[in-house]
Amino acid sequence: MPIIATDGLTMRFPRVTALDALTVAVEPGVVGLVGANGAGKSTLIKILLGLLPPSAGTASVLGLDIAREGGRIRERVGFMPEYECLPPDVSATEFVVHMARMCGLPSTAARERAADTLRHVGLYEERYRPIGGYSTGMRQRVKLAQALVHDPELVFLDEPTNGLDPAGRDEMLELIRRIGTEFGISVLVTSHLLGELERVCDHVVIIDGGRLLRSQAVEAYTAASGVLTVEVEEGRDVLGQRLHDAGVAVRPEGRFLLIDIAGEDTYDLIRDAVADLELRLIRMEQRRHRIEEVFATGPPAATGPPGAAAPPGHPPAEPQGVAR
Ligand SMILES: Nc1ncnc2c1ncn2[C@@H]1O[C@H](COP(=O)(O)OP(=O)(O)OP(=O)(O)O)[C@@H](O)[C@H]1O
Repeated sequence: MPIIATDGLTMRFPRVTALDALTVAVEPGVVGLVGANGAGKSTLIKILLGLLPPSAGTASVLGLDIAREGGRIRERVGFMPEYECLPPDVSATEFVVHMARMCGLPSTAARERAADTLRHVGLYEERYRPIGGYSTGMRQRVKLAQALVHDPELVFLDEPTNGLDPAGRDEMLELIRRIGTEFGISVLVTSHLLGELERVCDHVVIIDGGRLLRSQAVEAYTAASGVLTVEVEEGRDVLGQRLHDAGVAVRPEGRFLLIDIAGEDTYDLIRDAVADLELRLIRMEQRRHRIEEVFATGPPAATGPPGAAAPPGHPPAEPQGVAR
């Protein structure tokens, strides 16, 4: 059963159509919802929580109808909002216990769950300090803890990496991955940065101007391309020239050569040229698409191999395994 399914979902505000006939369904797992600022991500979350009635269309969350069963959806779904919503003068423990009580947990269970959740998000040591003295990263973790405290089946995380420095971003992404894998909770996480979602999501939905651009498993976005990345210790240009003379389509990129695969022969030609020139081969691997390339090209359909959608001359990507 899909965790989220929408059909013709539309949200018209007086001046803007935030969602435009959005039809999409996603299965359990860690799902990324990507779009530029104003694409309609937060609006979609509010509608899915049953907090905002759509102008048209229908949707269900965990099989529950958003129009009739909003209360039951909110019992089973956690929500980490994008905006700052924390009281500065209470501790993380007090706040998260309070949120657990609001969800209906008895006092002792609320205290135990709050302590567990704060430990999971890495705030156990600081849990008695007032939130007002916390860093942005710590405040994001408090918001995450309150979303998890009632043991939901699914959490909506709205821009959880916003405002974080690179290290804080990595830690938050790792936490999100663990929510999906170790705790078995499905996640819908929004971001305007495609690259970071590639690392933690099973599936990515891309929207633009309230419309669906793509909805696919991450592997489908990052499918192997018809290009080889070749790196030699020294002699990149000599090798490039030799391959060019042999009729191979080759172009330099940074310290690599990118080579169009014309068949099995291409691999042999490269190996032979490297041996003849007495070079040291560091890598020869099929380049994979980066998920950003798909967003840059923006095809209207939700299916089909991403390679087919990429126009010639799209920005070349680094091979997988290279630090980003
Ligand atoms: N209550 C509202 N009244 C009028 N317009 C709204 C309202 N809420 C959102 N919008 C508009 O709807 C569009 C989508 O907004 P939304 O907040 O859903 O986008 P988003 O993808 O979450 O972007 P961001 O990351 O910047 O929040 C924007 O043009 C926004 O200005």
